[in-house]
Amino acid sequence: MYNLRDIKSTVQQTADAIAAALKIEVEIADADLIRVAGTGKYKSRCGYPMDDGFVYGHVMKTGVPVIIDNPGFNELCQPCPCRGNCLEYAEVAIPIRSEDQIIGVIGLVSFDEEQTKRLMDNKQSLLLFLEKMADLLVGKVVENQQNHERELLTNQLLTVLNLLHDGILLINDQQQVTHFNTHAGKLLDIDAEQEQALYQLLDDKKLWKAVERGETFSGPIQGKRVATQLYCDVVPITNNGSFEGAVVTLKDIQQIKKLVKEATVSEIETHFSQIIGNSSKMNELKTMALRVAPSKATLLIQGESGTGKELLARAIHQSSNRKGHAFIAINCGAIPENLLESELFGYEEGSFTGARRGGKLGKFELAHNGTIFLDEIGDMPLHLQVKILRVLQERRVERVGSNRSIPLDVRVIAATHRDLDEMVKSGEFREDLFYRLNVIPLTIPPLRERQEDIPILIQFYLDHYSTVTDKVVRGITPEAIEILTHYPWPGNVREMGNVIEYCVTMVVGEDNITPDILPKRVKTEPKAEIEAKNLSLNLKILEREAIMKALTLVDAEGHKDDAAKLLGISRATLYRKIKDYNIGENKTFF
Ligand SMILES: Nc1ncnc2c1ncn2[C@@H]1O[C@H](COP(=O)(O)OP(=O)(O)OP(=O)(O)O)[C@@H](O)[C@H]1O
Repeated sequence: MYNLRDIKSTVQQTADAIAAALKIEVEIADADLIRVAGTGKYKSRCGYPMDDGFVYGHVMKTGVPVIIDNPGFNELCQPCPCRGNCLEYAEVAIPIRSEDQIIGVIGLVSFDEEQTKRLMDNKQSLLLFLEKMADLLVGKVVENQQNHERELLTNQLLTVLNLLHDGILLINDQQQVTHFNTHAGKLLDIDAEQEQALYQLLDDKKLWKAVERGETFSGPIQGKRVATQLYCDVVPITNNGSFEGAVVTLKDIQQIKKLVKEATVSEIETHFSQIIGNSSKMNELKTMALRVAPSKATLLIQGESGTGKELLARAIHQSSNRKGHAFIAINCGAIPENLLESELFGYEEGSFTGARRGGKLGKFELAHNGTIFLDEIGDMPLHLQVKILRVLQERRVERVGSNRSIPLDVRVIAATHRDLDEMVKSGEFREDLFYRLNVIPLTIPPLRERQEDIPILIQFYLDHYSTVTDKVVRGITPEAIEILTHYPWPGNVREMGNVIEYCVTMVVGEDNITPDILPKRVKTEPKAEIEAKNLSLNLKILEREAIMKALTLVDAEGHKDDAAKLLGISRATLYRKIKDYNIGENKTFF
C-alpha cells in the first residue's frame, strides 16, 4: 500500500503550488485521514488526524468527488461537531486513486466570498485540474516505493555478494568496475576510492576482449596487483540484444586446489615406504603391489585382521595415477545390511521412507576417478554381490530408486580376512564375483609367518609412541624382543601397535622395556594356542606335500586343472598355494 506520508515534502510542495495557482486553500490527507500537507490555516496542523474529516472520510469510502457549497447544511456535515461554527465557505474534495486503491484526498477550501466564487464558477475545470494533481502525487509515491524496493534489493544483493566465497566484479559496457564484493577486493587489492578499469586489475588480453565483445570466458588468469593465480569466468549481460556489461567471477586457484583435495582425497596419504617389513615375503608382496599399482586392474587383498590390508590398498592408490583423486574406504561388514546398498550406490530423493532430500551420492560415485576399497568383501550379502559384479563389468552405477545408469571410472580394491575360496564352495560367495575380484590376488602374510619383521616393527612403534606420548624410552631388552618374536600375534601388526603403546605407557622413567613390562597375555601364551600353531604348521607341511604330489601325478605344464581337481580346490587356490609354498614349476617332486 502506497503512503503519502513517505513523500511528505512533495505533497506539501504540490499543495503550495495548487494554492498559489488557484488562490484557494488546500489540504491533502492520507488514507488514515492524517493531514499530510496544508496551506493557509491548515499549514500548522499537518501531521495530525482531521477531527472534522467527515467529507474526506466519505470521499475515501466512496471514491467519488464531493462538492460542498453549504457547509453545515449538507447531510455529510450532520455528524460534524463543528457544525454551526464552520469557518469554511465551500469545499471541493477528490480522491487520490492508485489503480483500485484510494490512498488519500485532496481538498480545496474557500474561506471568503471571493474564493468561494472562484471555486464554484470553475467547478468542472478545477475537478479536472485536481485529478491531474492527484495523478502526479500517485506517480511520485509509486516512484518513491519503487526506488525503495530497488534500494532494498540492491542491499540484499550486495549482502549476498559479500557472503560469497568467490570474488565478483560487475562491469559496465565501458569495461569499468561498477561494483565488487569484499572477496574480489581482497583478491585484487582494489582501491575502493578510485574508479577501476578491468585492464588495471586483471592481466589477460583474451579476457578483456571477451568482456569487450560481450562473450563468455573461462580460464586461469593473473591478478595485476597481487600475485594470485585466479580462475575467472565472464558472463555477459545483454538487454534486448545489446551488450550492457558483464559479471566476472574470480576464484583463487590455490584455494580451489585445496578444496578439491579436502573434498576428494583422504588426508591420510600412504606410501609404500610406510609399510614396515623387510622379510622376503613382505618384499615380494611390495614388489608385486608396486608393479600392479599403475594398472587399472581390480585387486583382492587377503590377509588376517590387522595385517595391513587397508594400508597396502592406500599405498597402491597413492602409487597409481589416481592419487590426486579420492580413496574411499567402506567396511562392508560394519554397515547394517539394509543400509549397505544405499551407502555403496547412493539413492534418489524419495526412493524410500527417510531418504534424504536431494538424494545421496554413493561411495562408488564418490570414488569416481579414484579408488574404492571394499573392506571385508566376504561379508557382502549375496544380493549386493550381484550389483557389485555388474558395476565391475559395466563400469556404471545405478542409484537406489533410479534407473539412470551413471558411468564411472573407479578402481576396485577388495579385501578380506576370510577364505573366499571356501566361501565360494559353500555358496556364500558368488564364484563369478570371486574371479572378477581375484584378477590379481595379493596376500599379506600374518606376522607370525615373518618373524624377521617383528624387531623392526617394534622399533617403528617404539619411535612412534615415544613421539606421540612425548616420552623418552631407552629401548627394549633382547629378552623382551625374544618373547615378542615368538608370540603368535593373532591381531597382527595392529595388536603389536597396541602392545608397544602399552609398554611405552607403563615403562618408568627413561628405562628399557623389559619382559616384566610386557602385557601378561604376551608372556603367557596359552598352551592350546601353541599346540594349534604347531598343528597348523604341520597341516601346512602336509598341504605342501599334497600339492607337490598332485602336481607330480599330473606331471605336465597346463594340467593344473587336473591337479586342482585331485586336491579338491579351485585352480586359483592351487596357483596361490604353489606361490605361497614356493613350489618350483618344473621340478620333479619325488
Ligand atoms: N607393515 C606395516 N607397517 C606399518 N604399520 C602397519 C603395517 N601393517 C599394518 N600396520 C598398521 O596396523 C593397523 C591395522 O592396519 P590395517 O587397518 O591396514 O589392517 P587390515 O588388515 O585392513 O585390518 P582389518 O582386516 O581388521 O580391517 C594400522 O594402524 C596400520 O597402519
